[in-house]
Amino acid sequence: MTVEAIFDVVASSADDIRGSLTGRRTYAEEQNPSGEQQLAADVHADQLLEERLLALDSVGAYASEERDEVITDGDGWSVAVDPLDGSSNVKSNNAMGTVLGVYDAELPAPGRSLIAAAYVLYGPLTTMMTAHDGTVTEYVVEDGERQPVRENVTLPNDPVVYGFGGRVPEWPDDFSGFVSSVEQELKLRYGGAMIADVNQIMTYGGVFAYPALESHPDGKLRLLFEGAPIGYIVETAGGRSSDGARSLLDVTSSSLHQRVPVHVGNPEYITRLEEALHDDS
Ligand SMILES: O=P(O)(O)OC[C@H]1O[C@](O)(COP(=O)(O)O)[C@@H](O)[C@@H]1O
Ligand SMILES: [Mg+2]
Ligand SMILES: [Mg+2]
Repeated sequence: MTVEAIFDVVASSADDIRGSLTGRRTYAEEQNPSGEQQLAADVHADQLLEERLLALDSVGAYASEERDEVITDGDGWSVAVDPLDGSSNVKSNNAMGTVLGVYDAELPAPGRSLIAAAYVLYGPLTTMMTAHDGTVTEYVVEDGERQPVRENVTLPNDPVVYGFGGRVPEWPDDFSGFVSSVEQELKLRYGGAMIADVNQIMTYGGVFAYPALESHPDGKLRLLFEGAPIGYIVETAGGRSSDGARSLLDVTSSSLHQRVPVHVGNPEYITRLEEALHDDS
């Protein structure tokens, strides 16, 4: 029973997911449980990963952003997947990802029960970042195989970039104040796919956020499929994650599709962010 077998399945599915995008850039009939319209590409990637991950003895449950309920199949870890992250980018042919968390618990579960997490980035190259046993590794994925290109990945000490989601007028004032200071120091990089935007931080250092919005106090991203796995990866790489007050791994998980404000990056930026959000003076 190894986590590496799960990573292998995801790597070997990456080419299939990427290859299936042609012809699947249209909307499907259904909405996902978060009320967003699904693309045919979302539905296809979800079905493919469900079949292949549940076929592993080590995986006893599969949950995804694209389906209402957890699918169970015997004993084993629970894998929570965002099959295509940033899928609105498929229409404009920009970067997207796949992200997953491996929980040693029944879902919904807190991020502290994660034993591993990973993402695939469909960019000019297909790359994969895995976090497990206190180590983050970056791979290039070709022909279904992953070859390591960076071992023991840590966030660079000299941060360079930032990317923040949501409409600017919707940002709460205290978050806008934080942004004003960040803008003086870092360069903007925002592409509308969390995985691609976080990978900028993993490569150059800095801070990514999809914050609480005036109209959506819990933000947009989902805790089990996006927030906790990405928090686990960034924290394993020496960074910090926060919902504004605590690590994303410490957020209470009460429902499968719950949303959470997401802030990840170099520790000094997340500390500054938390101070800005809790400064009542
Ligand atoms: O279009 P917006 O509001 O900037 O939202 C972008 C965010 O939404 C997402 O696309 C949500 O993920 P899905 O595409 O998996 O629903 C994130 O990847 C991204 O950070
Ligand atoms: Mg997503
Ligand atoms: Mg998605």
